[in-house]
Amino acid sequence: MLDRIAGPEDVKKLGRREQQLLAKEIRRYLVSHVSKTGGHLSSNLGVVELTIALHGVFTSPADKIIWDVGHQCYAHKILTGRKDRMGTIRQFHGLSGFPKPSESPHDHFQTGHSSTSISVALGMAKARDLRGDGSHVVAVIGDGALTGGMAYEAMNNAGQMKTDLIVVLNDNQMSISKNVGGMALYLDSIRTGSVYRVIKADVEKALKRIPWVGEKVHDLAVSMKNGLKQVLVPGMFFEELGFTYLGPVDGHDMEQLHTVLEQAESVAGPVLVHVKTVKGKGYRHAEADPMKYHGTKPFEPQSGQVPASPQGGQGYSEVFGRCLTELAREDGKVVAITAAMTDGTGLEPFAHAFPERFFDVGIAEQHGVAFAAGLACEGYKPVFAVYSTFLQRAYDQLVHDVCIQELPVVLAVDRAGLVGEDGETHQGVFDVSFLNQMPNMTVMAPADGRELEAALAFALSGTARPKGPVAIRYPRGTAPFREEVAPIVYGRMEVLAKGEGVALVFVGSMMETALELQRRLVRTGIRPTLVNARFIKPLDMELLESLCRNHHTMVVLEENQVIGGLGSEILRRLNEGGFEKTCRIAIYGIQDRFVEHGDRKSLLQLLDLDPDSIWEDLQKKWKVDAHGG
Ligand SMILES: Cc1ncc(C[n+]2csc(CCOP(=O)(O)OP(=O)(O)O)c2C)c(N)n1
Ligand SMILES: CC(=O)[C@@H](O)[C@H](O)COP(=O)(O)O
Ligand SMILES: [Mg+2]
Repeated sequence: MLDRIAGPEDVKKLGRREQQLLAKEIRRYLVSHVSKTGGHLSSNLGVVELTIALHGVFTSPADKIIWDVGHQCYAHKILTGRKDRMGTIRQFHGLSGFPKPSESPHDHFQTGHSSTSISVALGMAKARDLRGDGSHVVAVIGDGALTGGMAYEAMNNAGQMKTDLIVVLNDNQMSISKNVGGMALYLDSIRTGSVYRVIKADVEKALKRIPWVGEKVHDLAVSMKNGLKQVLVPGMFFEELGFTYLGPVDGHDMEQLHTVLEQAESVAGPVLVHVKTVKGKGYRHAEADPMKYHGTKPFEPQSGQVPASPQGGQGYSEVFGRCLTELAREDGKVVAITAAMTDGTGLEPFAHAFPERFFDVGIAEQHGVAFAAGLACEGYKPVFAVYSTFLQRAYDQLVHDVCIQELPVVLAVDRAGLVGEDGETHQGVFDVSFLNQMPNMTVMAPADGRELEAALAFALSGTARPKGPVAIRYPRGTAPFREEVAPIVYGRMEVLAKGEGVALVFVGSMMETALELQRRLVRTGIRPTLVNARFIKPLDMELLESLCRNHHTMVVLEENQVIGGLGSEILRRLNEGGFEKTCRIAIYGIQDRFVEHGDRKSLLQLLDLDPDSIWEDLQKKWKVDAHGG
């Protein structure tokens, strides 16, 4: 079947039985490829029939399918001419793991972050109305993504606009972990979609047929409709918002899917199609443990075994989760918050040990920050563990709800720096710049696992400042562990080696690169000073000024945008004191660009942030050699 599909037009040519066979083949294809490349397996397995049905009913690319988050678009890629490149998915220069308009005319919007699809689709639908063509716009959103506030803002707006818009709700009762919240409970309570509509149609028809009084009674019944609906209609919440609700239907039944999507196509105004699916469908290991294969590393397809990381050791998230759980044992005021990332942020042990002090707020980072602010106001010590990229969502809440009021919220900023295979939408390369701008914010960047533990204890001890938030940023992946780290003193950098000529100042994950540059400098006869920044804000001006007095070159290494990063801030502050005249400052970070997907090594090379590129630049541009600059 798969070989017969060059594009979505070929899907339309298939009968239902053939489409079912196609679904089977796609599943096999997905497991075979994702087991080699890694990727978002469970979510993709769950939407195979839905994707086939969408392409069977709608005409892409004239009709637009907007995938929320976009992590479930692999079958869509397979059906839209990218089947043969699936082996490259998420690899450097390969297919993206998310929809990407530069990759295909069938991808209309780039995504990666959650809960944007209804807004975007509504915008496109409005543009279609203004243009006056008859195309369809379909947003496909998961039940997890429906915990994000933007989805409600969009539905609220769509209900009023009455624009033709189809929202397909893919309800598998799972976010990455079990879905949470009142909406999840509500969706669960909706059992069948057909009863009300059948009753309504039958009753209306029958009433109208009664001579003399029929019309009047019908009108009365219509005026009572809302009352009747409250009792009988499924999806009343959506109906009240102005959507026509259709469903729920079995999202693995091709016939039901076609029927409901065709129905949706003919409904005027916004319509919500509720589809029930099974996350991980068709691959027994993923069905049994959908979370394990939500975003998986390569694995052995027969056994489902995911090999342990070759470096061994603990990941930063794991170190964080374990340490926070220990600290919470000693301090009953410590509470933990996640925005649907319990597993990714390492909070499982905490959730297990202290269920009453653990809060999964759903995919709602803005709410997560404001919720933490409320807890802090009442004397609790909230720790919000959040990926750097998702914290971007809560910029205003950080400023307005936390920083202005100097609330002691701790932000555990995970996945800070390059994250690799997820690409542009997920690289954590902005947090230093946006956190740096916020008055009252303390920003720390531990260089290893031991320092992360120390930073966390320090932040929760309340000695950072009398009050105020502390952000601790740390990268994705395995945490190195030094034998010991110097005790943390507020606002003080850690000098690892005293030298002369060149000072290497690095942020967190750039320690390895800094050590390599140190080795190379030593080989050329320079014994550099090596400094672990540790505090990005406030800056250790005393140390930085003394480095300027004793060194001709300061090299700043960071995995963040150079704009607003540590280097630019050091430069600005030293410039104020006239120090730039005595010491040149070379800044190595991410230039003003987005960073695509790929493995970390390739990305560092792409960005000229690997030791070889920095070394070459130091020699060529900065003429760093044994005789000075
Ligand atoms: C703003 C934001 N926060 C967190 C995430 C991480 N994330 C990616 S997928 C996902 C779960 C989505 O669940 P759902 O929409 O139901 O899709 P499913 O995987 O169940 O198909 C989460 C939390 C994200 N992509 N964006
Ligand atoms: C799609 C999404 O946003 C998450 O699933 C993300 O890919 C998780 O990243 P990690 O693999 O780093 O936890
Ligand atoms: Mg889901």
